[in-house]
Amino acid sequence: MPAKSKLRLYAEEILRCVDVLENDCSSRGVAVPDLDDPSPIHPNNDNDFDRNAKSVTDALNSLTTTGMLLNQSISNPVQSVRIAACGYIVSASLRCAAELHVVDLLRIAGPQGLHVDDLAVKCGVEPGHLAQILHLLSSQGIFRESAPDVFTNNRLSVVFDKGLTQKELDGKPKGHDVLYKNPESAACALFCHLTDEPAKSTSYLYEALLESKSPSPPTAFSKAFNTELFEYYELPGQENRLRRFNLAQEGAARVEPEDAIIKGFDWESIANGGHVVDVGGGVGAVSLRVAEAYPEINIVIQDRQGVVDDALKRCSAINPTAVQRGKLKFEAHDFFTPQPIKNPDVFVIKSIVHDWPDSSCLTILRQLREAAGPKTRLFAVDKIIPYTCDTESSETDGITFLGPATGETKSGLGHVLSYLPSVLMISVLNGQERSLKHTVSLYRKAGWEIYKIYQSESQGQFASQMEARPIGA
Ligand SMILES: C[S@@+](CC[C@H](N)C(=O)[O-])C[C@H]1O[C@@H](n2cnc3c(N)ncnc32)[C@H](O)[C@@H]1O
Repeated sequence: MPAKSKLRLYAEEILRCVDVLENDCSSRGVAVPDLDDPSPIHPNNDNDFDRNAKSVTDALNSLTTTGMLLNQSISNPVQSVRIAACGYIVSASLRCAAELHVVDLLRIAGPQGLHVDDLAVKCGVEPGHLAQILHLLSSQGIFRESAPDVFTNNRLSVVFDKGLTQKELDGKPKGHDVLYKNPESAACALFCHLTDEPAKSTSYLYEALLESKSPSPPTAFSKAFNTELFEYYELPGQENRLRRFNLAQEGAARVEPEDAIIKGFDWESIANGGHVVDVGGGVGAVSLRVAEAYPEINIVIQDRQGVVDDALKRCSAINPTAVQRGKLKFEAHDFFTPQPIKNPDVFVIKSIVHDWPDSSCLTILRQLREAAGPKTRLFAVDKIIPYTCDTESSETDGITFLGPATGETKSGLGHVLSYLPSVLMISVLNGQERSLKHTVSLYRKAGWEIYKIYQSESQGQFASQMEARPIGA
């Protein structure tokens, strides 16, 4: 019998995974998710796969890899690369749809959707152009063209919903307080951010890369904006962008498994009045979750002045009790300078190390090491990115792995979300996501030994929760 072609093997694997997913849904009495369905994913998970079940995540991960392999194997190579080369056009189109509140307008219009001529009047733009933008997005499964030039929301487009009412839309909202007042709009803040400043920066990635070996390499961001990212947000007129960036961090946290922050660290051990410093804590993506689960823990969020002002507002709205009781405090602090809080139980750094080049990370981590007591632990949350080939891990000596993907070292092939943020970080700040080996060695150089890692999954799409202790304490 002739050997099976790779194409057939891919197709068989796809069918095997589909069996797993259908069985998951039928065993829970849930309909198999449908791309045309515009309902957001329900909190009780009754219109989605059970993404907490290992068999389901394994099937989803394999489908992602195999689907990519099948698609790329059958495509005309020139067309395939051409599509990749034009990714920025999809990004720019998404920004148009998001900024023009197309999703909100389609939700208000109801299931029959809207003809693009009517939509364009509401958006105040040229209908022919808007039609082409929505055709492109619909061709990628974002929006559905239910009849020629009539568009409706679908499972993907609703993640851009800001939850605005017709009255709010009539007021042509521009301010952050109206645009992102609904908690669910954090995801939209993330997408509007990604398609704006980072998109403009990455256009200059090549030019910046050419200078990447110079003593002080420029960022692609600085080539696009003539200043650096965090300085830009403090310029007059950029208040809404700063607040959107802050909220985008919450949007990014929401993409991750809901309970990862809580399960990823033994908060119970400091539940009775322990002290936590959330360094570069933004508007509270970690702290708010910890404060909610463990109300007696004392938390200080440190960040730049403009950000802690925003954090105070947001945290006071979400958990006023914690703020009033002084359990959640806010402090302006530059993490490149000596840490004023000595010997806390825990320093938290989420999505900080990935922002910076190694030399800057060493400064940040050493400042924390200097301030640490012998029992202080560092809770570091960042992606650990895999290779795109299979690996035998020899990088894990002395590290205990916990969580659903314990100890897995799977290839990230097809899992583009593992790698996009890394190139994004290079573009905006000369940072990057790091492999396990790189991460362990970086922390070690700064005096921290990583000894525990909680992994929600192994393809690097989600952040890992790492625990480190001071070396030589
Ligand atoms: C990627 S965000 C992460 C925020 C937060 N940890 C989270 O995960 O939501 C990086 C944070 O670092 C803060 N930051 C940047 N430079 C800083 C500095 N020199 N000192 C303190 N915080 C800084 C930014 O304002 C921002 O809130």
